Amino acid sequence: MGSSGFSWKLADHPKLPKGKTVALVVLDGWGEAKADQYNCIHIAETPVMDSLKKGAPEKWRLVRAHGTAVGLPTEDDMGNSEVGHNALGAGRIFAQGAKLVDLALASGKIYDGPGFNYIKECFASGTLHLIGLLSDGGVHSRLDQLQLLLKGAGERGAKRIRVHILTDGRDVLDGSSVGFVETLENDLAEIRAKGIDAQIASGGGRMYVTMDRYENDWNVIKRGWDAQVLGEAPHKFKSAVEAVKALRATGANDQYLPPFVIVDDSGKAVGPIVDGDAVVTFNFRADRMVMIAKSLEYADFDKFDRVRVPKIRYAGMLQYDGELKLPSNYLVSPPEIERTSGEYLVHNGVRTFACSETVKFGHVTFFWNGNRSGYFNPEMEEYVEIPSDVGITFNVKPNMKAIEIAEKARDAILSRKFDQVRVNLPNGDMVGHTGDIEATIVACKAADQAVKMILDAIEQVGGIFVVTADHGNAEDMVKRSKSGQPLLDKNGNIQILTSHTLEPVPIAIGGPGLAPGVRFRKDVPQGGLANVAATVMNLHGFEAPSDYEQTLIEVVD
Ligand SMILES: O=C(O)[C@H](O)COP(=O)(O)O
Ligand SMILES: [Mn+2]
Ligand SMILES: [Mn+2]
Repeated sequence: MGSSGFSWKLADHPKLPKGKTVALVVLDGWGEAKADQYNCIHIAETPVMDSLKKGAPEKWRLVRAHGTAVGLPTEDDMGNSEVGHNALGAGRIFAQGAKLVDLALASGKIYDGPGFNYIKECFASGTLHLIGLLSDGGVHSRLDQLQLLLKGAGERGAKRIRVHILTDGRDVLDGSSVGFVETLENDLAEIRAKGIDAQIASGGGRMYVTMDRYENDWNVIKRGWDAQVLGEAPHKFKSAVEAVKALRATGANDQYLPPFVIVDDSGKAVGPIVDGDAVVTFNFRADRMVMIAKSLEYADFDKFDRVRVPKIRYAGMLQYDGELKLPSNYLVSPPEIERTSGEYLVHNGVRTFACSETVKFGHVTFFWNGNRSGYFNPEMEEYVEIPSDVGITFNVKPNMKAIEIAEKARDAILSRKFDQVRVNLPNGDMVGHTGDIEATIVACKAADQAVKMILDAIEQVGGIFVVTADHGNAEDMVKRSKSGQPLLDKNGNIQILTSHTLEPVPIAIGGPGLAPGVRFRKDVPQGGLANVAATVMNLHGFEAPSDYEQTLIEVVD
């Protein structure tokens, strides 16, 4: 025990043994919803997940994965991978970025902090650039926060503002980009009426421009850099509304709009980033901002040719990576997610293996560990990343790398070198986001097959499994009325839901190593993802720290 009285040592669980291999499977985007034709999990052949459900209520139950259960501002906020994996790994509910930014804007404290003061230095002679996702999805950013920030910056001396938009269609309906751009244009017109030179300068679809993650494809960041910093893009328009409408008319959807720049009457880009400017990336969520943050902040950078590296003052809405301290300047302090279950378990001798493919690799490592990259103890941990397919939308290959992930997990389990083998299976989520129902059904089947491989390996070593999910997605692919009826668009077609949902997610426990008498308690009906960490610690033979959310299991004699 240190001088502060803190100790990493976990108490022994009074009834549960140590030394069992525990497989922890997170099905990304796998919620529980009404069984109809838009529920791809229901339609797909998923015999393994179906059989686990038969273990209810003792070995299968639902947990909350959205809203306040995962630290989001309201119960209308759907879950997402960041908050879901943070809760799963940390065992407690932290007020998340969305909420912290809301509070900082409402109190005005955002303008008193070191981050805002740092960028403010540029307001007298430079331009303030705001780069981020333009929607009200609430997963990575929110339009109302951008609106408040624009107003606040204008009131505090910003004279020239350029907004570099990324269209969404993934956390919100495809096609909604036009309305968001129109709203922003109206706001900017009001700001201009106050004598501030404010305009949209560039744009592009989030999946094609800027918002890549986990270094899957640096070309995505480069496209953004060229448009935002260099003022160069294959498409040039006089207005952003015109740009989005014209590019959509070519068949591109909101997620994949090609990059464009806004030009003046002489054809010159209206807002490249130059020496003396300030830049803010206004997304609060971390994963898809780390790469652009590196490109804007690092002097030593070899991921693509930046051509021109302006001397700017750059701040993130939040600090996106606590370990890398990236970016160095930020407007709002991120939640301090410390003492995660991963760190505790490593300190208590639990050897851990974690694996996913690139697009979700950081979910079971970085997010799981409280937005911290790297190992706690490389002697005790091994993290394996399987390269994702690059340059395709995942409906083209809906099996993704599920089987490869399961093979790695199987080998790790059978090697008996690890006590915890943790994976994320991305299919339901990544294919669900494409809005392609047929492909999502295939994706769900693939994920189920991967679960089977992992459960079979657990069977062989006498281990324990925990199968759960981080939030819903594939279980509902249609936008619905309040009464649950599918909504039609003006042409009479159903409105495809590409986003996550508000649904709860399943959690199942089992395996030959599960001590007799272990079952889900009945007195945690509101249990959520944050209750899973204590549960897993118990299955490793430990009591959870007293400030963790309570365990979901009990042992009856
Ligand atoms: O970033 C994304 O892909 C979506 O906005 C949210 O999906 P995720 O939370 O499952 O990553
Ligand atoms: Mn997810
Ligand atoms: Mn998702």
